[in-house]
Amino acid sequence: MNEAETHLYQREGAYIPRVAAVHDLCGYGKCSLGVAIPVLSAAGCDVCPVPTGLFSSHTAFPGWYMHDTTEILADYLNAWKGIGVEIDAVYSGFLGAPEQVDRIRDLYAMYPNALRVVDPVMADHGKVYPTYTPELCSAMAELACGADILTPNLTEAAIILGEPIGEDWGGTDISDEEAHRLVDALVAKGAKHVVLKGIQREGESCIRNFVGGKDCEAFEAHNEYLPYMLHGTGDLYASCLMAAVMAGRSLQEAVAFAGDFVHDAMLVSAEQPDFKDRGVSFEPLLGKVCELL
Ligand SMILES: Nc1ncnc2c1ncn2[C@@H]1O[C@H](COP(=O)(O)OP(=O)(O)O)[C@@H](O)[C@H]1O
Ligand SMILES: Cc1ncc(COP(=O)(O)O)c(C=O)c1O
Repeated sequence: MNEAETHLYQREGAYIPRVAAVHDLCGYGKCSLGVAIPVLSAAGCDVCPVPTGLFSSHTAFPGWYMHDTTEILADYLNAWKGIGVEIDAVYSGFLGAPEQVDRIRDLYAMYPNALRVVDPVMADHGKVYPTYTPELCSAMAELACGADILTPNLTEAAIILGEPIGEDWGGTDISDEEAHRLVDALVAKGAKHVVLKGIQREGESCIRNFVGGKDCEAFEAHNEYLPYMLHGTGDLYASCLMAAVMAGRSLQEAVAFAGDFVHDAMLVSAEQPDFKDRGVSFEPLLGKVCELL
């Protein structure tokens, strides 16, 4: 083991860790729980879903239907308390309402030793997602500051830090110094480790992910940039990162694994019909996740 690498979860023998996955469920368009459940299961985790909403499809399709589950979540989690469910990690992503952040805090209180992984899904390329109100963005920003591992893209990092987005957003072409500044600023706000996603420099044909944080050697991994975008790749990235961490890999290894896996899944996706709409396809690659163990 490289001393400079950061391990946040020690996998013990045959033990199957249990992960509470707090994400939405999408009927069509692979993303969120549809990604987290298979990926983490392939990494030998027992995934316990906490659905934040039920969607007919991801929100890039016109005419999606959403059922907000906020009302049921307190009873849902209380019932877990009643039967003594044990949880080793809380992994949250897409949320439906600011009150859902309170339910995630309830989970933190119920499982104070669980690893806290926050994918602060809110926005991309300078734009906030259509279901995210300003109240939900500020609640998500607060949650982000309590994460053991925080995985923002650059727009989400700006929102959490209260820096401008929209017309004034700086884009994905950021220097190493700027990546360090953003990570340091997020750590100063309370996040322990930060994986900054999707750095793309002008004139380069690669996409970079950068990790840094508390007692963590800064590390950057890069992959070939593919000239299309798919929905669900952010969820797939965070789920693969989490899968590798829960398999006992270092954060640095996890950052590299997740970038490689998403790249390969994007190639698999491009061979499918309607590939730009269907969400990311990765099913034939799940064996690579099993190999983490
Ligand atoms: N076009 C692409 N080519 C190669 N890798 C990509 C591409 N788009 C996304 N990825 C990989 O997936 C990660 C997550 O990206 P993205 O889906 O844009 O996240 P988010 O939805 O959170 O903004 C990136 O940091 C990168 O590793
Ligand atoms: C309902 C829903 N969940 C999750 C996501 C997150 O997708 P991504 O992984 O591309 O950030 C989206 C984005 O379209 C969505 O519409």
